[in-house]
Amino acid sequence: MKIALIGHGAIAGYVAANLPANSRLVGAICRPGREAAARSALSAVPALSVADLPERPDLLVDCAGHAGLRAHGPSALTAGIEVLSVSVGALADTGFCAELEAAARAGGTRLCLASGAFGALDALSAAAMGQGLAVTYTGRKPPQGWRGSRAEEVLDLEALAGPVTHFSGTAREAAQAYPKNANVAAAVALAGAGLDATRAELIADPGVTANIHEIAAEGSFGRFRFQIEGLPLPGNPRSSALTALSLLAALRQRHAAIRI
Ligand SMILES: NC(=O)C1=CN([C@@H]2O[C@H](COP(=O)(O)OP(=O)(O)OC[C@H]3O[C@@H](n4cnc5c(N)ncnc54)[C@H](O)[C@@H]3O)[C@@H](O)[C@H]2O)C=CC1
Ligand SMILES: O=C([O-])CC(=O)C(=O)O
Repeated sequence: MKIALIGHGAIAGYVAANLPANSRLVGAICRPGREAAARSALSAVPALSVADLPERPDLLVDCAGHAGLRAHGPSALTAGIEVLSVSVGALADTGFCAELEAAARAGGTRLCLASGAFGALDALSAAAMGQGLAVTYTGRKPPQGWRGSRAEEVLDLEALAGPVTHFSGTAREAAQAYPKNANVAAAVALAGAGLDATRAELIADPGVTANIHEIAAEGSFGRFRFQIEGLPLPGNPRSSALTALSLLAALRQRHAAIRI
């Protein structure tokens, strides 16, 4: 399987270093001027677009975040190249979501969304087939996990004495306001009750060292709670290691004769 990546950061680095044996990296799409950085981070041929890749990939894996999916997702899909993405929150923009869907249909392929830093999405999808599903998502990270996010505009991350909720609203609002931190909120919402009906709370907590994601779901199926304490990737305290592992799991599943 020929794989190309978008991005050369913490998630891309982990994926590139741990590709399954049946896969080969054909290139990595980066921003203009970042070619040398991409080459040295991934030992991959850098490219500025899907068309610029040295070989046509079977799968384009977006590890770059919302901007990367925006820039390269539609062209890959239109060209019939399947895309696997961690940038789930980008679909909170209804216009962009429609563009991706139209591109996938035009190319006869699909966009797959990684389960990312969270899980239990299968149970949420099943629960959504019943009635009255209500879901609340809470994302809790140590202060350094919120650096570079809108949290910095409302609180002094260095001076927190205890946990502070810096966002409360819908999953759609969270995904759009926190593109680097609330992809899990979007994934939970897309799998379950929807982007506008899923409640999201984001908390900076100096008392934790892990990225803690939790949902409480209730409906005609019954109820469940699910929590993950995810350790961050060494290269980026914002991103949980499970995100990179979820991409590797999706690669393995892609050719499995029996899928779970
Ligand atoms: N679905 C999920 O559960 C999760 C999703 N994420 C998403 O993954 C993104 C990447 O995470 P990390 O690897 O930790 O971040 P990072 O900051 O280490 O790496 C991001 C990489 O993407 C590149 N990039 C940015 N814009 C680009 C563009 N337009 N074209 C090509 N490359 C571009 C950067 O140069 C950098 O190499 C996050 O910003 C977040 O949106 C992160 C964690 C969990
Ligand atoms: O990696 C994490 O823990 C979650 C995250 O950043 C996101 O949801 O975008």
